[in-house]
Amino acid sequence: MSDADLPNDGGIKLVMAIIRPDKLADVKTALAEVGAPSLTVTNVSGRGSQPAKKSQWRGEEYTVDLHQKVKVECVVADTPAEDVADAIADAAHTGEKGDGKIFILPVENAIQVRTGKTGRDAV
Ligand SMILES: Nc1ncnc2c1ncn2[C@@H]1O[C@H](COP(=O)(O)OP(=O)(O)OP(=O)(O)O)[C@@H](O)[C@H]1O
Repeated sequence: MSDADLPNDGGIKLVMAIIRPDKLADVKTALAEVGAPSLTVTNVSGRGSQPAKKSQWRGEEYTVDLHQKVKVECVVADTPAEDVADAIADAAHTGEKGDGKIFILPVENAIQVRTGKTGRDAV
């Protein structure tokens, strides 16, 4: 079988999604359903086109232009990265500004610490 016949053309991909924190549970469920249950989650703050929020503290107005988001990182080999991204996009969608973004990146290599396996077998 040539690499072109394998998922992700035989490569390893990182699907990195910035989503609303209250969508994390739905995204985790969707990832398990698509066959990519392994993930890393980080609390982050960021800025896209979602408007800044104006707040007040002791009578002074201030602007919060960084919004609380959750970063979900999923490295996949046997599951197509496009399927993973579609699953996240469906689960994280509200239609309002600030729903987030998904990036797909190539991964050079992977190493499973316990077994020493490398490459696709380590994912
Ligand atoms: N180009 C980018 N580079 C890095 N992070 C980004 C980028 N665009 C968006 N983000 C991250 O995604 C979060 C959500 O972005 P947001 O949904 O506002 O993006 P958008 O593309 O402007 O979409 P929308 O119009 O739905 O608001 C941001 O708070 C930021 O953390």
